[in-house]
Amino acid sequence: MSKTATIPDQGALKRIGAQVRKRLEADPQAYKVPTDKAEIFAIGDFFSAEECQRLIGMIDAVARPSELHETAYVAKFRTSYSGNFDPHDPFVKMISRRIDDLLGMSPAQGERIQGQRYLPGQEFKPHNDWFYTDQEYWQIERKRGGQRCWTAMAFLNTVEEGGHTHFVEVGASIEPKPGVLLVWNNATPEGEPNEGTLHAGTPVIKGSKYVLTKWYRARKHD
Ligand SMILES: O=C(O)CCC(=O)C(=O)O
Ligand SMILES: [Fe+2]
Repeated sequence: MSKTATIPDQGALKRIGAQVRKRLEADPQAYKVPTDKAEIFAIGDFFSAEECQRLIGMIDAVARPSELHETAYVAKFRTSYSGNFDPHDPFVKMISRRIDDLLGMSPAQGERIQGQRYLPGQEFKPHNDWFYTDQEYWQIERKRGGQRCWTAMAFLNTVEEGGHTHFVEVGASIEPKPGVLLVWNNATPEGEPNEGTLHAGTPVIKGSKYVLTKWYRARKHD
């Protein structure tokens, strides 16, 4: 068997990578982080101050300790509180659509938007958002949309100290600024999971940190 045949969803990851890259590179609002290790873009003022406030309130309503509803795999890395937004809520739908439109992604490929709140001492240790296809959980994920292609993550507030998003391999540490949306390709241009996307939510030292995350799949996600 050839090497490429063993990488799940490689063709789709390569195609989606190229489409989204083209769209973002043509978008004057999207700033590309200068690195050749990963495709990371930042969009300032993607959400208004009012939208950020409303989203923060929604996170406070849904956030629970991660380990209550997540796999042990994720719980090991994350000490923040998290929860999924109601996908039928009209405000959530509007927010979701805006992110879909920015990337040109089909809503069918998006996972539910997840909110997270970090208090002092809480963090998300270095991890990749793409799935490890040699792990048991992959047998479930491959049947419900497959590999993750792009991640969209928004900062909703200013953190007094700490709580950066640190791309470890790239060497970029991004300070939370309310309304800023970060988007990155979890795959390489060749459609392979990109080790260069390794990232962490560094510990909050002072204050609190609120973010939302939307992950997209290579195929339709149910
Ligand atoms: O909170 C952060 O800065 C990172 C969050 C993250 O990595 C994720 O939600 O996948
Ligand atoms: Fe992540």
